[in-house]
Amino acid sequence: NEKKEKSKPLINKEFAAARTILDEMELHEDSWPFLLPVDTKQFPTYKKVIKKPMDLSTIRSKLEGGSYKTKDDFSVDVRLIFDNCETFNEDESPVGRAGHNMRAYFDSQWADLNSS
Ligand SMILES: Cn1cc(C(=O)NCCN2CCCC2)ccc1=O
Repeated sequence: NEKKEKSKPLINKEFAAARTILDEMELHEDSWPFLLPVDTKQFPTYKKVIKKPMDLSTIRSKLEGGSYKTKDDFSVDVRLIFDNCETFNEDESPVGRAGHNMRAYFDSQWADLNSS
């Protein structure tokens, strides 16, 4: 029987696409609340209220460390950042507004990637 050549998943292209979006988000002027884990010494209630903290540096480590099997797994963690932000912050606050802006930016980049 001829050996059935299993095609490699598009994981490399997906990885590159996710990395590019992450690069762009880190450079966005409204990314400052999301670059590092929320400081639970500065915000003592955060750990109690937010069950699954997430931030861009953690996503960077997971992406570079091969923790994401698909680009969609990556997007789940990105959206977690913004959902956590809405839970903990008023919409009309500096961090709350930054979260809405960054979510809109991500959604736009994500749509482009998924239409390409
Ligand atoms: C995501 N998130 C972030 C904050 C926050 O204040 N991050 C900025 C932390 N400083 C920025 C420069 C030095 C440290 C508060 C609540 C929240 O949900």
